[in-house]
Parts: sequence; structure tokens; C-alpha cells
Amino acid sequence: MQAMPDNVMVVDHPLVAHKLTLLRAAATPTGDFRRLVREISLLMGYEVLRDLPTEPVHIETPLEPMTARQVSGKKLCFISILRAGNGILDGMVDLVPSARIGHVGLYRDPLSHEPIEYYFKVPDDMDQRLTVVVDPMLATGHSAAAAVTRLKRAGAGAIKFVCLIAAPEGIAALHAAHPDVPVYTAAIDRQLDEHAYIRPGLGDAGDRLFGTK
Ligand SMILES: O=P(O)(O)OC[C@H]1O[C@H](OP(=O)(O)OP(=O)(O)O)[C@H](O)[C@@H]1O
Ligand SMILES: O=c1cc[nH]c(=O)[nH]1
Ligand SMILES: [Mg+2]
Repeated sequence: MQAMPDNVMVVDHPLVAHKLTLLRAAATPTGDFRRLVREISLLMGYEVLRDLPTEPVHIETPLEPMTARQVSGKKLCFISILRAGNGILDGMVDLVPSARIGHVGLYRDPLSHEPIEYYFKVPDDMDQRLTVVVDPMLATGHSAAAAVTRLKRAGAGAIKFVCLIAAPEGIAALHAAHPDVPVYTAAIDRQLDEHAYIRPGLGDAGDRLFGTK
């Protein structure tokens, strides 16, 4: 993992880079796209959750009793920014099946590119959890910043943001709004285009994940 300035971590493992290349390719069909997002999320989760709290547990091996460590599952909450966040969520939940899950429904207005909220449901006790917000694309950063603002209002304290591709503009905007939130990404791309799409990017993550275009 490559630590960048300003709290940005680029997960540049060769397997992540390889799978991201497949994901970007326009010829990759929906089923493969979905599987690749899940696989990359599993690999990124390994880094993102490196400091996950653990607790002692008493077990019996076939030879003797011992005190081992287990993840304190109740301390973690994944938040998916709908729709496309659900692709990453699947991989993260494979890693930590006991984690709590919340959803923030946001879509970008096609003209203003501003996020519009249509759904919000998170666990009650957000103040007691590490919150990991997932969304494959950090473009203008407005969706991520709006989601984090909303989560903080709901009590969330320690928050991490995980995406697959970030634009420099999105990283800057999220950090300006929420300097306390570290960003984990598999790549930082060149720039946004006039439609606020990430270039070279991978296109519209939600449409590719769900086959809606
Ligand atoms: O950084 P931003 O400029 O805010 O853009 C990023 C957002 O755009 C995409 O969602 P979209 O609005 O396409 O909704 P969808 O997931 O339902 O397709 C993406 O999944 C992010 O949520
Ligand atoms: O490049 C982009 C920008 C926003 N949303 C996407 O799905 N892709
Ligand atoms: Mg979309």
C-alpha cells in the first residue's frame, strides 16, 4: 500500500491493479464486472481493516485450551452509497459477515452534478462504531462529502472512505469538507471531464454493475 499525502492510501497490490485494469475495459461484461468489484473489495478490505479492533476469545484447539483473538464485529459498520456502493459492500461483508450495514441513497443530478439524497438508514449506535463508507467512484467528491456529513449528524465518529477510482478533484473536495476521513483507493486517475466523469475511469459504475445501460 502506498501512503500519499493528505490521508490518502493507494492500495497498489499487483492483483488489485490487474483486476482494476479488467474492470476498466469497456469489453468487460456485467457479470465479470460485478465479480471483479467484489474481488477487488476483498483485497482492499485487507488494508482498510488493518486496524480493526479485536477481542480475546477462549477456545479449545484439539490439543489444549487457549486464548485467541477475534474481530469485535459489533464495532464495525459498513455504509454503502447507493447504488454502486453495493458492489464493494458485497466484498467487505464477505470479509466481516457480522458487521452492521447502513445505506445512504444518493444520485448525482445530471446537470448540476450535485448529490440528491433519497434514502438514509443506518444503525442506531453509530457513535460506537468504526464506519467504513464505500462507493466505487470519487469524482467531484460531493456525494462522498454529503454522505459523510449526514453520517456525522447521525453520530458517526471514526470514518474511513473506500473507493476504487478517485479523481484528484474528488480527493481535494472530500478532504476540504472532512479532513479527518482517510481515503483508500485502488487508483488516482488524471482528471474529471466536462460531465464530471473520471478520466480515464471506467464509465458509470452503477450502470456497469447493474447492467442498466
Ligand atoms: O463524486 P461525485 O461527483 O459525487 O460522483 C460519484 C457518485 O456518482 C456515482 O453515483 P451515481 O450518481 O451515478 O448513482 P448510482 O450509483 O445510482 O448510479 C458514484 O457511484 C458516486 O456515488
Ligand atoms: O466517472 C464517474 C463519475 C461518477 N460516477 C461514475 O459512475 N463514474
Ligand atoms: Mg451511476
